[in-house]
Amino acid sequence: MKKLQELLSPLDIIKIIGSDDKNITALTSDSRKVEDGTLFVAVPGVSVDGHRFIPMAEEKGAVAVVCQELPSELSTHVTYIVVPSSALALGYLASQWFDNPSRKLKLVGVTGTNGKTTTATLIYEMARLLGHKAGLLSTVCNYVDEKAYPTDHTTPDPYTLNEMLHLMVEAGCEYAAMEVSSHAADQQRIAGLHFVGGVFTNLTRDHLDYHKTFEAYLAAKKKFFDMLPAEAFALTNADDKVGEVMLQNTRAHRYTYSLRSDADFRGRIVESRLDGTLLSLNGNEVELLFTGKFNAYNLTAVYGACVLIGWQKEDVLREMSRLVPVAGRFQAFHSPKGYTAIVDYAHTPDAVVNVLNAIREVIGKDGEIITVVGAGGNRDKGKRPIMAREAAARSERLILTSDNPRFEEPEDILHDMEEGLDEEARKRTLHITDRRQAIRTAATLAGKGSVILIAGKGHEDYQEIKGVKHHFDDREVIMEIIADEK
Ligand SMILES: CC(=O)N[C@H]1[C@@H](OP(=O)(O)OP(=O)(O)OC[C@H]2O[C@@H](n3ccc(=O)[nH]c3=O)[C@H](O)[C@@H]2O)O[C@H](CO)[C@@H](O)[C@@H]1O[C@H](C)C(=O)N[C@@H](C)C(=O)N[C@H](CCC(=O)O)C(=O)O
Ligand SMILES: Nc1ncnc2c1ncn2[C@@H]1O[C@H](COP(=O)(O)OP(=O)(O)OP(=O)(O)O)[C@@H](O)[C@H]1O
Ligand SMILES: N[C@H](CCC[C@H](N)C(=O)O)C(=O)O
Ligand SMILES: [Mg+2]
Repeated sequence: MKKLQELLSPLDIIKIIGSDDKNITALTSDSRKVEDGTLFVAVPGVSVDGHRFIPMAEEKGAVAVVCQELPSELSTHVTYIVVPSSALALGYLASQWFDNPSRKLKLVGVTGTNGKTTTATLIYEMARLLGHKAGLLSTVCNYVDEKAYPTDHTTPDPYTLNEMLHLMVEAGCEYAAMEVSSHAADQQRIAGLHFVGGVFTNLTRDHLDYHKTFEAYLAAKKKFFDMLPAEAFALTNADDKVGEVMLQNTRAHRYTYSLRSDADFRGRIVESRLDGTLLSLNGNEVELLFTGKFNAYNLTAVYGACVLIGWQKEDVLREMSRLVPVAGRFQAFHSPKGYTAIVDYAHTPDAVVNVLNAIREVIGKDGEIITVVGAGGNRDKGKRPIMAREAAARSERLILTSDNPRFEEPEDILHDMEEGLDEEARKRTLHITDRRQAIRTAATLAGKGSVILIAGKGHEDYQEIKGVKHHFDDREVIMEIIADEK
């Protein structure tokens, strides 16, 4: 239970109607969860406007309502708090509700199109390797110290987010790493959080279904750096076109990392293999269990973030070799037939390019790459033909297949992808909607030394079809196929 007055203290308030001397027993922005004594926050959403549900919330026992516009009928039992932005207010309220857990942790946020999960997870892992208790909020899984909590968002809603941070504080965690998605920044899910640092990975095309333009997408990501406090660090990728723009207006201390030029944290690939990389970090050579230039970027960012957090350079460098890849990110499986299958979460054109370049660098121009890839339904359609074109340009053979079709017809998605292929590429392309069958076919075609890339679903253990998640796991499928070959 909390006093309404106390909850409202950090808010920018236009006006209050009614008493703020009340006890509040629950906080929610979902009218369906309202019970007696609740503070209901009416948030204009993407599909509906939460203001519509104010009457329902009142009927169910809400004693206070935070809104941008007053409802036409006011109840005398309810206190109305009018604010400029309910979404922003919800962030601050959720922080207050859980006693500002982000201020009791050293919280680092990671944003960018690709590499967020990898970077955030490795910062969390590094904290643990160095003997600290830590938490993680990521696309794959949330962790409070070593306890796993399932997640279905990259960045949860403000209530869940602060609840998780609160659990971390309760468990004695000192550090936390989290992904900041562009949706989350745009919808103010991170409002009110206190970060000790922010990391930018890169910006390429994704989520234009939601943000509409690349500029709006960039603005959403930049918002995160704009909110960092002056004592925080902001670490950006100097090699990315917009790396500098991200930090343009931040108050935080600015740092850079790069694989190409002089930077605060300078990475250089010394040797690249399918099972690892020898990376030089500010002149110190480190053996890594990660493959590809894109991972050299991630690990350079991780190194920078860890040093900026305040850990000793020598300790960080020593432990980097013990970091292991994140589930479904460049995960390799070796067949007795002599081919290697790589399951990777590449689901954007840029990620597809990077992963295929990483494989090509290692196996050389004469090696054979067979790529199995699809694209998600009800998501950015514009990326589909580009993903197919880039995959075809970097693979000897391409098998287009279904990803998570959601509410679209898989055939339509594959058709959109095929639009990106010219005649020559089409000749090397198969179209097998059934994902299991597509992977099987790739395994049949593969010979000694071939590499099969199974892209797009990584750690996902389901295929989402018309609102139902059916069990499906690329890693399980390839392991079964390989077991049959023995
Ligand atoms: C498009 C989008 O991002 N939607 C998110 C958004 O929901 P919304 O704005 O659509 O909510 P809404 O349904 O319009 O409802 C508006 C308000 O009315 C309330 N409501 C609604 C119905 C009702 O009966 N009563 C009621 O009070 C809702 O609780 C809400 O407060 O706010 C919700 C709460 O934070 C999110 O759960 C929801 O995520 C949806 C499920 C989603 O799929 N989001 C994806 C696209 C997403 O966020 N992805 C990113 C990562 C992407 C990536 O980089 O890979 C992520 O961070 O996970
Ligand atoms: N630094 C990087 N640059 C480009 N591509 C990358 C980078 N790191 C990872 N990738 C590719 O992107 C895929 C997703 O990586 P990761 O899960 O770390 O990113 P993410 O930003 O968390 O993605 P999401 O937004 O879906 O949560 C990987 O499987 C790999 O193919
Ligand atoms: N978090 C991302 C992941 C997409 C992964 C891909 N498998 C798909 O379903 O499109 C999204 O929701 O856009
Ligand atoms: Mg992620």
